[in-house]
Amino acid sequence: MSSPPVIGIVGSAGAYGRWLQAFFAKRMGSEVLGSDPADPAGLAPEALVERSDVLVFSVPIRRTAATIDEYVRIAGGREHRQLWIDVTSIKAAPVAAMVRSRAEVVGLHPMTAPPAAPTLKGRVLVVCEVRLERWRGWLQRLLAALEAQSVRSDPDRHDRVMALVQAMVHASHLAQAGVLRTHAAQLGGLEGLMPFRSASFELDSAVVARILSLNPAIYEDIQFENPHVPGVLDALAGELARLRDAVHRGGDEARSGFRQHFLLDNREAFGAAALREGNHGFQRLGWLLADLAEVRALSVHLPLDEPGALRRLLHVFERLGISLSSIHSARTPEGEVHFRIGFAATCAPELLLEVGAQIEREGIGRVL
Ligand SMILES: NC(=O)c1ccc[n+]([C@@H]2O[C@H](COP(=O)([O-])OP(=O)(O)OC[C@H]3O[C@@H](n4cnc5c(N)ncnc54)[C@H](O)[C@@H]3O)[C@@H](O)[C@H]2O)c1
Ligand SMILES: O=C(O)C(=O)C[C@]1(C(=O)O)C=C[C@@H](O)C=C1
Repeated sequence: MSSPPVIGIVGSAGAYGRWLQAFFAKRMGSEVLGSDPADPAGLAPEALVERSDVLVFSVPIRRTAATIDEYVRIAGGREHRQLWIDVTSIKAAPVAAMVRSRAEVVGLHPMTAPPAAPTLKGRVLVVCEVRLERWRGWLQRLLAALEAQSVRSDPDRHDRVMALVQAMVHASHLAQAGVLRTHAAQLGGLEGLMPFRSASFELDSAVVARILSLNPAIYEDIQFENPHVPGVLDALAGELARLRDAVHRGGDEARSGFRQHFLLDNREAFGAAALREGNHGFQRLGWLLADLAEVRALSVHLPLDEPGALRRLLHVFERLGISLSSIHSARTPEGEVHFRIGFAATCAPELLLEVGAQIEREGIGRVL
């Protein structure tokens, strides 16, 4: 294919629709069109089908299959030259609907909310290749540009996996939110508990806050639209009931049952390698939380993303005799690298002001 294909996004005003629009325009050099009742610049579905080479469905989960069916009807066979993609959090129903068209078909599922970054670097992308011929090369270029860690699946396996990876995780955290709402109230609420936090509590509270901050329709549909979820919720409730019953019963027998089932059997089922890896991952997150808790910190953007830029920045601290206790970098949606540098609490605030002034005066970076 000589020039980049025209991309048509169905759901162009939504969170992922907007992210995909920027991605396809900036990273794939494509013209991007959209259709969405909430997008004033959007086209009618008929015009979108007529003018696009690739259609990307990014609409609410509960509406996706019906929306695709509607596009199959509107396209009326013209789609045989097109590639149809969806980014829905469940895969079986949307992919089955796309297969009812004559288009080539790939189901995708980014395992993240639309990131602040311009690509999916460091994130997982599930790829269900269903019907692919002429578009295979372009799909490879798309996956390379997305920079995600791609994992291949068929739609049914995807939905079974997501009943565990998403529905179970969301359900257990929403249950925690409910318990906190009732039981933490007399202890000062979450605010009253936080000074007593463990790293586990801090991480779990962050997950609860994340779920409650994002689009509620997604969390609802992940529970209600995947046929594999009820069985997983039964199993989750069953495990919790078993634990609750043992604790209510108390005594040696209940304790030994607890140790065997919840600790020893689960430990064996996880396996030594998974325990080692998971425990190490937890420790790394613990270090990160400790670094982020440092009250003395500076964030700096280095405009010259080139070898030696960081050394020049660090030289300012060396000159002023300041020891760093942590350094982390992150990339903004615009691609800017920001360094967050932490210092011991004993480091005088005036000294940090002086560091900031020198960094800016010498044109090394911008203090944020
Ligand atoms: N946001 C996430 O965290 C996330 C992560 C991975 C995958 N996804 C998937 O992305 C898809 C979109 O999610 P979102 O977060 O962008 O939701 P959203 O609610 O922000 O956007 C959906 C958009 O679809 C539009 N829409 C509804 N019906 C339409 C139709 N018939 N034609 C055109 N537009 C229509 C709505 O007006 C809205 O602007 C979902 O399938 C979701 O599962 C979302
Ligand atoms: O908060 C995030 O960034 C997410 O990972 C969101 C999350 C999830 O919780 O699993 C939610 C829905 C999407 O299908 C993908 C990922």
